[in-house]
Amino acid sequence: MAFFSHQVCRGFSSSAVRNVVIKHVTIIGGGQMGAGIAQVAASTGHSVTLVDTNEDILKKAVKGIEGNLKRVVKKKFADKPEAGEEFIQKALQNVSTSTDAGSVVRDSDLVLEAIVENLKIKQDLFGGLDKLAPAHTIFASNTSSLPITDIASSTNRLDRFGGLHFFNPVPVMKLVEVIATSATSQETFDSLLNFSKKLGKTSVSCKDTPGFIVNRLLLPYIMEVIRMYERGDGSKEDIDIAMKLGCGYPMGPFELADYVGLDTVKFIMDGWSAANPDNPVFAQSELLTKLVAEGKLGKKTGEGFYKYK
Ligand SMILES: C[C@H](O)CC(=O)SCCNC(=O)CCNC(=O)[C@H](O)C(C)(C)COP(=O)(O)OP(=O)(O)OC[C@H]1O[C@@H](n2cnc3c(N)ncnc32)[C@H](O)[C@@H]1OP(=O)(O)O
Ligand SMILES: NC(=O)c1ccc[n+]([C@@H]2O[C@H](COP(=O)([O-])OP(=O)(O)OC[C@H]3O[C@@H](n4cnc5c(N)ncnc54)[C@H](O)[C@@H]3O)[C@@H](O)[C@H]2O)c1
Repeated sequence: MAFFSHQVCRGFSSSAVRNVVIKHVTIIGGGQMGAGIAQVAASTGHSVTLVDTNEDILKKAVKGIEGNLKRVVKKKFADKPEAGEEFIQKALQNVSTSTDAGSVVRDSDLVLEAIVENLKIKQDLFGGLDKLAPAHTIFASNTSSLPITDIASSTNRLDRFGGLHFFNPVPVMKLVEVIATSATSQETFDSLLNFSKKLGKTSVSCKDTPGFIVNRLLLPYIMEVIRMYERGDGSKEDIDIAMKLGCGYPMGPFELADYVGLDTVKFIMDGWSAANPDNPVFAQSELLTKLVAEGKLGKKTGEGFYKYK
């Protein structure tokens, strides 16, 4: 249960809202990230509603969650298949789906957005939901690169708005970046930290700076690698092998870019290069632009730098 019941909370001013214990979560966007976050939240006892634009995407997301739960169980319950099956069923029972975010946020302690990396679309979403969600509900974005302050500006709950940046694949990656803007209340920040902890993640606290910690370092690396390949300084296969064996990274940079999604990589870099046109670190890549224009978005579409079919 939330710290305050929804009915009580609705009539309260924001200043009366204290630490919200997050139990009911609405996750908007059932793609790679939203489905992964839903899986982890549901397996740690939260009730989750996953929202996307159509039923087919939601069906695919739930099927993916079921498949990935089986991978978790194989390891976690290796000698106890019955307990493993129970774990899967319990987690799945905690997940429901909807194509109507407006109707489901009324029961949410947290609305976490993982939709396309586009400021206007995220602002429109949160601006609309702000009028429908109870006063105590915390809003958070999983954005990779957009200022949380700008996304939150479409709402009237600046004190109850923060960033929760997960990493792909969510069930495996142990980190969550928790982002507070200058307006995020301490209570909201603490609730987001506690939620991350309940999911079994390690959190780091981030300022609302572009790319927070990880992506501000990771994206320039990926872009420099693409430029290196464009210059003909190495094949993508050799560059990937070099970074895996030379640095001990689990994936080479081209494999990783395909895994993240080339559209997401491009959305991030488009925003940063527009804001910093003179900074060569954020310069555009012709090859990346071409692949995205061709719909070669990486693993999720079957082809990016590499082919996956
Ligand atoms: C851009 C954004 O804003 C920020 C980002 O997210 S940046 C991206 C960050 N992510 C990374 O850097 C990922 C780097 N890659 C990796 O860590 C690894 O390659 C990987 C975990 C993805 C896959 O590992 P790999 O050993 O190649 O494959 P695989 O054997 O299939 O998986 C390893 C384990 O993870 C499990 N696993 C992988 N994906 C999973 C999923 N989606 N759900 C549950 N379990 C999963 C597997 O079952 C396996 O478990 P086991 O060790 O018990 O057998
Ligand atoms: N891919 C990554 O490695 C990664 C890691 C961390 C954060 N992120 C961020 O997470 C967000 C989602 O990334 P992803 O990789 O899951 O993308 P994705 O393309 O796999 O999924 C996005 C989903 O959002 C849905 N969607 C779009 N607009 C919507 C709307 N208005 N209402 C409901 N659903 C909507 C789409 O139908 C799609 O299913 C982005 O902001 C991205 O920057 C991505």
